[in-house]
Amino acid sequence: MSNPGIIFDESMLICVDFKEEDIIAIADECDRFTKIGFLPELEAPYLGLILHMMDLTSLNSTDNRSTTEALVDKALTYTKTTLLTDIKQIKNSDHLCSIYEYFNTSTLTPATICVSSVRVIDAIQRLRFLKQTLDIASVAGGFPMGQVPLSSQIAEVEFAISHGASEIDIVIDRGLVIDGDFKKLYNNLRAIKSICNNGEVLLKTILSVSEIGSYSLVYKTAMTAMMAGSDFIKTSTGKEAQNATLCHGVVMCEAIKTYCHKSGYQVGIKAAGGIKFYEQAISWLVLVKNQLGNDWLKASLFRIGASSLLEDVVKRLKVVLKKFQ
Ligand SMILES: O=C[C@H](O)COP(=O)(O)O
Repeated sequence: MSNPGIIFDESMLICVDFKEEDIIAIADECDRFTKIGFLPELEAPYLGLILHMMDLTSLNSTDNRSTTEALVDKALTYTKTTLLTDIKQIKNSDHLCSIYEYFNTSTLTPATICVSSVRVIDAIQRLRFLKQTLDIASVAGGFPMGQVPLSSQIAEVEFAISHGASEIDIVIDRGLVIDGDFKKLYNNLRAIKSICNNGEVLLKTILSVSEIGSYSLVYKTAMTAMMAGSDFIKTSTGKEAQNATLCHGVVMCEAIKTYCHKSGYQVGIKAAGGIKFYEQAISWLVLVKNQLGNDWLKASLFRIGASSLLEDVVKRLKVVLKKFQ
């Protein structure tokens, strides 16, 4: 269900004084779990979930029609062609059932492909040509800096939706956060939410956490984005000098929990930027599971945005699935 947002309430920005050592302890615990390793019965579905929750991304200045077509083709076929043989070789029928639950043909594609607004049409045309469907997410709002007028942000979001994007990953003007102008940030995001087809188009707001600075500013930005109606809060553009850490994730989860408690709406979390290895993805999954609960372990509430993670997850899955053969 889409988050409709609530009226701006400054008191919702008040947050606890986040203690670095507490946050690090929570994040370290997630990493520790991942390092210890999981039984294959658990690791296989976790990796399957990661595939299913992935926004397979290409956001390069050199992207063009053919690279976008290749991205669509990869999303539709890479996992299937690489893994189906391994799945079919599983001998134990109990395992086969549980594995198929996670690896049926519909979950062998990522949640979306994520591209720039001008590339959405290329992806849609390729899907039409192939007679296939796949959700398309578009970054927008002057990605990655967000230093454009609101009218330009709105025009770009309308452009992406009119070409077929069903999800918008919007960047924010980080200057507003640094200036403490959360009301203006709220109004800007509210204006963008209002053109998301009554919640039919998912709004994912990119916080760029490493540029914002303190944990309390991350919390306030997350809360503002959710009050304005964001369906997801997303860590990073992938273009910042530093990517998001699990510690930033802890603070975002805190904000999501509080918003859910006060408003009754569940908002999703998207980790993105520099996630290239399956261990990193599993650590984020464990964080979300521990902090928000199993409810969040689905594509409607958890995403990992990554340009170079798919191969590593599939490679690891081939190793894990062998244990069932
Ligand atoms: O939204 C997704 C990010 O831009 C992906 O970043 P990445 O290229 O570091 O995986």
